[in-house]
Amino acid sequence: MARGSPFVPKHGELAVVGVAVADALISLDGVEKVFDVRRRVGLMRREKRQVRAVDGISFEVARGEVVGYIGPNGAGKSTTIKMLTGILTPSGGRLRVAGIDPARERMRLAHRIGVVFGQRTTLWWDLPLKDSYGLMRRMYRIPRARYEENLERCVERLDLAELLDVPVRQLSLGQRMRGDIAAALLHDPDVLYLDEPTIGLDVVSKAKVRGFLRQLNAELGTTVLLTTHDLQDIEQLCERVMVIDHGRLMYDGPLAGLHAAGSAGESERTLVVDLERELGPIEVEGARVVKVEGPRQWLAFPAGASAAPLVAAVAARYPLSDLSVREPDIEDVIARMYAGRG
Ligand SMILES: Nc1ncnc2c1ncn2[C@@H]1O[C@H](COP(=O)(O)OP(=O)(O)OP(=O)(O)O)[C@@H](O)[C@H]1O
Repeated sequence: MARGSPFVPKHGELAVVGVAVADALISLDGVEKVFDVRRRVGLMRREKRQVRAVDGISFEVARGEVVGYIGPNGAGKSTTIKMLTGILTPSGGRLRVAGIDPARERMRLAHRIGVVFGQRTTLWWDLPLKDSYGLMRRMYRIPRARYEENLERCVERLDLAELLDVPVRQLSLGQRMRGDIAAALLHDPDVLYLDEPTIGLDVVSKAKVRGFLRQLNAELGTTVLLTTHDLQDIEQLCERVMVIDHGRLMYDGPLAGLHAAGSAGESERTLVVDLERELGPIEVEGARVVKVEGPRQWLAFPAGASAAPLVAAVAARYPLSDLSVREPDIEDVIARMYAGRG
């Protein structure tokens, strides 16, 4: 698919269409969402205020793309996703998903989209997983053969066979998330919205979810729009990333370009060191202490470098009780992006 160069508006500049795509499955043109909020001021008075959660956003997503939609807390990501599902009606602008106006034809759209919210489940809490799926089949009127085929694929690829008879309340977070992803796909949606699909998952579950999504996109061409705070989700899944802040589109292009936009240097990883006792900032070549809190110290080092020699050097010189490596997250990248511009 041919796409133009990444769009990076300057601070405060209005976001116009960043990347023109052929065969757009999702298209937004100047979409806005304004919430009226009432706040109590003093004992008796209430103040009315408007929050511009989404402030004139335009973009297009082509069929088959996997796009990361990222930004700091409160940037407007969930509000955008809710408008794309028809849960919220835009205050202005034009929005289409598979040619459908979501707010007007929410039920028709429901057959074309799948939605997974990492923080909430769409499954029935007290029912075994397979009963939830049976209910979905009836709700979406999925033909039996298609349902069986889709269920079998999801059960096999998401490792759900052992879990089908387990009530959802007894599933671990990672198992529940895999169960939710399968539920969102039983009716063959064209587009899958994922809101923080790996939040709180362990490393193995994250890898399983990411592997499944890659395969789904490669084999069925399902379009995926993904919000996440985990940079590895983006790195491993998305060719394209959009950054939203204060309701505006700040960047639309490849992840590599985002790193370049935050040109304050290479990404850094963090070695979190738990010492046996409190010490002043420790000294190790190739890393610098960026934070000290009691016996815990945080050391930043280039993301491209191996952590092994660093770990060895710290262990040889200091009394250690634990160590872990933290990957750079979306907030770090975005912070550098702003720093680069400033
Ligand atoms: N129903 C609502 N009523 C009033 N304000 C709202 C409502 N929903 C969201 N907002 C406000 O709109 C802004 C954008 O919120 P939104 O939930 O879309 O952000 P987000 O990017 O998804 O954040 P997070 O990463 O924390 O989930 C925030 O200032 C939020 O407080």
